[in-house]
Amino acid sequence: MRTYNIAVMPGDGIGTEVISAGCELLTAVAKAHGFGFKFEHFDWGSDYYRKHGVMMPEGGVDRLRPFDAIYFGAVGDPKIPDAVTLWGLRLAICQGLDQYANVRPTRLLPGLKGPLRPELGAGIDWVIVRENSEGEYAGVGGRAHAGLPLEVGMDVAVFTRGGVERICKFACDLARSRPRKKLTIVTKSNAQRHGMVFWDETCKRVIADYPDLEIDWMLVDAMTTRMVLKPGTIDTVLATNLHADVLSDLASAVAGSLGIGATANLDPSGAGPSMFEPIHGSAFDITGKGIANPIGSFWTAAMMLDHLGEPKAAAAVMQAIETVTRSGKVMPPDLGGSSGTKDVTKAVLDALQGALTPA
Ligand SMILES: NC(=O)c1ccc[n+]([C@@H]2O[C@H](COP(=O)([O-])OP(=O)(O)OC[C@H]3O[C@@H](n4cnc5c(N)ncnc54)[C@H](O)[C@@H]3O)[C@@H](O)[C@H]2O)c1
Ligand SMILES: O=C(O)C[C@@H](O)C(=O)O
Ligand SMILES: [K+]
Ligand SMILES: [Mn+2]
Repeated sequence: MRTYNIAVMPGDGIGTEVISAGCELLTAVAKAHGFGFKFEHFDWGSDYYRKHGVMMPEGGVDRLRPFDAIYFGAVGDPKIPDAVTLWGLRLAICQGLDQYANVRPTRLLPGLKGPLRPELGAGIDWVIVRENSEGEYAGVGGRAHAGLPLEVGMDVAVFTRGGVERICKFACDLARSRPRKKLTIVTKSNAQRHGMVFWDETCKRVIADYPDLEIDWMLVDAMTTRMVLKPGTIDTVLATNLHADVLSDLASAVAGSLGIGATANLDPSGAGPSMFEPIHGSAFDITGKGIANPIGSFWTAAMMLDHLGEPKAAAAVMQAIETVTRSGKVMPPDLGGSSGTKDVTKAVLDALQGALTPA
């Protein structure tokens, strides 16, 4: 039997709640489609940090290399600085494994209304490509004059020719694979006259090889308004690490909730494993209440199945999610209902079984 080795890392807060739901779903769909998963559980995260003083052990990234994929929850703890937790785990893994392409699809799922007027909401069918290895997240910078009135803090955004070229090629190929063959490149080169101008110049060279694509450019501030006011004019979007981080939370919100957004952190070279996670964080405000929406982690599971070469299983998961959202009977609080994580999970599992039963 085909068996995939998955590193499961729930992390912190609601990460643990939605990833255990996601593993249940993955187990069920694999069984139905004649393959298997071998899950190895990693307890790295903020509790690990409290015990060991680090978010993951030394050599942690290398321990992840042999896996077929990583299924990740979220990281972040109210008692530990966010920069320690994020850099100690998520960024250490994404950057350490050179998962340079972060892919974030957004669509208005059937039955969901979202905050936009129906004729606008219906136009949401986007994929945001986030540069995931450098830019504003390069980690270059520092502090000086500690504690003095002169104190300074700096983060330097780093754009390399190789880094921009590879993500732009990736976004162009993705746009080409979608029916509308449309790409929007987001920038801020009016204000950031070095790195962002270089981003534009480098992207311009890459897109010359894609004459079949319809390409436009947007300044990031104006992009937020286009997402809200003219969502149907957008298809594939390329943006820097930070710009895409912000735009993708907005994308999830206009599609209904941060609880449904899915992410793939891909190493397109295939040299190492890719990592799949819902886009949301550890959500301190709802941790432990049993109400976290697991749909983002299910959609993420579908992305992982596609990546592993199991498109039928991936489609079955999406179909099950859509059966549940379409019926609207079992909805979590962030989507206007009152069902908990377990109820939503059960509803999706039931829909999965139903979808598998021959008519
Ligand atoms: N990739 C990651 O691991 C990741 C992503 C984002 C934030 N974070 C971290 O998470 C912590 C909290 O950050 P934040 O509050 O800005 O973002 P968040 O995504 O954790 O939460 C923002 C809001 O969305 C709600 N929400 C998020 N996911 C939900 C779900 N599945 N179901 C229902 N509601 C949901 C939360 O309750 C909260 O009100 C911070 O430490 C931050 O650094 C980590
Ligand atoms: O910016 C980050 O990487 C953390 C989080 O906001 C995310 O989107 O994964
Ligand atoms: K996450
Ligand atoms: Mn984010």
